Amino acid sequence: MSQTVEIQRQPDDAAARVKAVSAVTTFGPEAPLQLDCGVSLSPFTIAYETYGTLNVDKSNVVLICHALTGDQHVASRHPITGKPGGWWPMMVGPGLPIDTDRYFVICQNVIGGCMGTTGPKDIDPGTGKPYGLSFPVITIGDMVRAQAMLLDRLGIKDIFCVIGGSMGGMQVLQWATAYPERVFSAIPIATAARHSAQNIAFHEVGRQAIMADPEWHAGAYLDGETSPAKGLAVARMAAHITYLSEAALHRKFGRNLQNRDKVTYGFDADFQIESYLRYQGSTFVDRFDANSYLYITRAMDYFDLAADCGGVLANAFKGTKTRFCVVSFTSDWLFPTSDNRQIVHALNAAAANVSFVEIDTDKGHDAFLLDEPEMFATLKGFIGAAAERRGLK
Ligand SMILES: CC(=O)SCCNC(=O)CCNC(=O)[C@H](O)C(C)(C)COP(=O)(O)OP(=O)(O)OC[C@H]1O[C@@H](n2cnc3c(N)ncnc32)[C@H](O)[C@@H]1OP(=O)(O)O
Ligand SMILES: N[C@@H](CCO)C(=O)O
Repeated sequence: MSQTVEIQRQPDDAAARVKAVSAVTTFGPEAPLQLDCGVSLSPFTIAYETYGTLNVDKSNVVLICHALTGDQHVASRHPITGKPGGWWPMMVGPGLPIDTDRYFVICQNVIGGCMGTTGPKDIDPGTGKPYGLSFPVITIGDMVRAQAMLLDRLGIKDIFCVIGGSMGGMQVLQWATAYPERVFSAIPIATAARHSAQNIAFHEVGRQAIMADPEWHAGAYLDGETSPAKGLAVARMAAHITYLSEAALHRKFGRNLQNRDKVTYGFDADFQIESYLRYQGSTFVDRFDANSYLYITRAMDYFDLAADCGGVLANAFKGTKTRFCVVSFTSDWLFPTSDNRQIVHALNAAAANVSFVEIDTDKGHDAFLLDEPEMFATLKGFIGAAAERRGLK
């Protein structure tokens, strides 16, 4: 039996600029999720948050797609870390580029995730135990199909704007090509139409770190209440380096020592950068599930938008009426400008309506999460102009 439960209203949070409504929707046996791997997933649950007010004709929906380790708490206090304001506090709120006085914002935790949407840590109704590695392998297409089912459930046909960075950008591209008639405007940020060999390689390093942890137990760690925290932390440490840039590492840390005057001739965290990475790894394991990390990185690896279109990316966008704004960052070496430009070239070849901006910054890939005034100004302008075209008040 399918049902939707609004589970909480965001408590007063001085740092939150807008009230969030958190909800979970469960899809029963009558509405299975048909996965690309051939499995029908049922039942399954989607956890999501909304901000702002849906207008009468349901034409003001902004769908925000999160990145690899993000979640639905885009502009609200994180329930595990307690960090206020969400992961995109400068983007979402009253008067901000995604203006919650004007738009109805939806952000869903992806399928395979660990923040309320069904994923490998949840109970498999067939066995009564956590899925672990018996959870089916999921794709970006599956994530978007699940999101579309939620929008259908909410009676929302059209999306005014779909936006996201990194893996969120992959979902944006998937939305615009799988459901072109539903997407008025699309903003893929710091992303690619297919995952590069280098990026698959980094993901494989992370996965091997998790699997090498003796506490991983072939993915069944929840049965024994163990946790491959060390492996997951190493995976995050390696990945975190890729989210920054050499210039940013140099600017923030250089070769500075951590709370000491000289090196110790040992393997303690002598350097600030070591201490910083250890901190990033150890805090990450508190908020993320190791098996979810395996599944979601795999989904990114499999992403190749042109593959089903004879290898020609432009074919994926044939006939599109969606307005695109593609954003990249000069110092992003994970999803470099060249990857983003390929999307723009394909859109041009399909005679699509597309704008492109490369933001000059030394902050690397995760610049999209940080204070980048040029990005905010560009997106405020683009989204505002699209809203006028759409006739939104
Ligand atoms: C789109 C999505 O879905 S987002 C998903 C979830 N969010 C993320 O993945 C964000 C992950 N990335 C980060 O947090 C990053 O740090 C970045 C790349 C965004 C950079 O953010 P910045 O604001 O520049 O923060 P910075 O990288 O300096 O890290 C600050 C933290 O490191 C800690 N830190 C800084 N130096 C050191 C050090 N020498 N030793 C130990 N810890 C240190 C700070 O105390 C601070 O801790 P806090 O986060 O608990 O306050
Ligand atoms: N740092 C972000 C973006 C990575 O692509 C995350 O962990 O989701």
